[in-house]
Amino acid sequence: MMEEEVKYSKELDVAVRAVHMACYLCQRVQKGLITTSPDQVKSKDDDSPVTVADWSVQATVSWILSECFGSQSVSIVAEEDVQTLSKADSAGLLEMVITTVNECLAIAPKFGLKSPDEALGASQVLEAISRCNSNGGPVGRHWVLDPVDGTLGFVRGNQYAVALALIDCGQVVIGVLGCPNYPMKKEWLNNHEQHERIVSKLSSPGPDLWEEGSVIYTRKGSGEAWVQPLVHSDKKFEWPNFAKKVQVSRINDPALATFCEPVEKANSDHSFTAGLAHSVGLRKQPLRVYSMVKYAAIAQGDAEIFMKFAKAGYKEKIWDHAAGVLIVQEAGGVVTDAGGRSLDFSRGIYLEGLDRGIVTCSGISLHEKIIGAVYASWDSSNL
Ligand SMILES: Nc1ncnc2c1ncn2[C@@H]1O[C@H](COP(=O)(O)OS(=O)(=O)O)[C@@H](OP(=O)(O)O)[C@H]1O
Ligand SMILES: [Mg+2]
Ligand SMILES: [Mg+2]
Ligand SMILES: [Mg+2]
Repeated sequence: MMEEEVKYSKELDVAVRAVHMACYLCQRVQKGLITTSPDQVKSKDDDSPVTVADWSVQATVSWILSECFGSQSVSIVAEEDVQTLSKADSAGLLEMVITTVNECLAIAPKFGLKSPDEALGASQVLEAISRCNSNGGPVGRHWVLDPVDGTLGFVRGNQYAVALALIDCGQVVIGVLGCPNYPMKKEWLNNHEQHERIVSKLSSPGPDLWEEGSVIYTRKGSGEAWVQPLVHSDKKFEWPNFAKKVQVSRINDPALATFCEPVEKANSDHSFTAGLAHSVGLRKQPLRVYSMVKYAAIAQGDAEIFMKFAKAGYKEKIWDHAAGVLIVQEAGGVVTDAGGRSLDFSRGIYLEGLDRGIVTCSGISLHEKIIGAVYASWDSSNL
């Protein structure tokens, strides 16, 4: 097929470039955070952290999407707002965000995108952040952005992701996940000791091994997902970047399967998933990983299962899942709620109607076993 006939090809192209830029931004901020300035981290009303990187990525991606697709017509659903940043005592923080955004936009040409003619000022940066206030929904096109997913992992120097998706008529049609601390499989793995290496790759950062992050992306219906290494400032990889096709694992024996879940108990019920794991015969210790890197790990065949069971009453947000779900599905995996139904991205900022939790598997046979175990054990759980 000719390139211009492929639907969403410009959108995917811009989204991948924007996420590469966002990863570059995050890596710079994360390095600074770890060594110098803990005051760059603020607490939100729900006590979750937000940083200079969250706001800066949101402003940068919003600015790029508006430039490429028109600020009048582009609709963006994203996590952050400008409340904290606009407070009188946040002047220093806002200043850091403005500097970070401008430093990042200055390298846009390296990714084949346009820089602003002049550096953005406070009002333009705030405007770019607050423009992402769409509520999504079933009609039209909406970009969905989690500027930093797994902010806790980010501030702890561990895994995090930049997630960008496009929803069209209620369906996720493009998914892009930037994983700055998740190296490409082929460059990392020898065929021996595979599991141990994956465990250490995902859970214990070591400075030399973490340089290479990756960006993984897909388009609905393509049946393919692709991963690219990040473009480094030392010019090891020049844009245009190469990409490798990824696929889910073929393992369907529970005894050999690896399952991932959130790090924090507060975000997912670890004892409930331990019960499920036991009843379907999973033998390995759970791999606890921050952020949507869990979806990336399933899509690339580094793990077979990802389960998240939040506390009753917590409503999952679309930006925490949209990109990852499509990437796993196109790479050959299965994602549903705990009742076996597909996730519904058409009903605003929440995954309305989600039945209990999310179950992501590399294949249908593992998936059926887990859904069966949820069904069998639900009554005895204490969620
Ligand atoms: N109470 C509660 N229950 C479930 N989920 C919650 C909850 N509070 C927040 N969140 C959302 O979870 C996102 C982080 O998920 P993770 O899988 O990375 O969790 S963990 O940090 O590894 O524990 C996190 O995304 P970010 O805010 O982008 O980091 C939140 O959107
Ligand atoms: Mg998130
Ligand atoms: Mg976030
Ligand atoms: Mg957050």
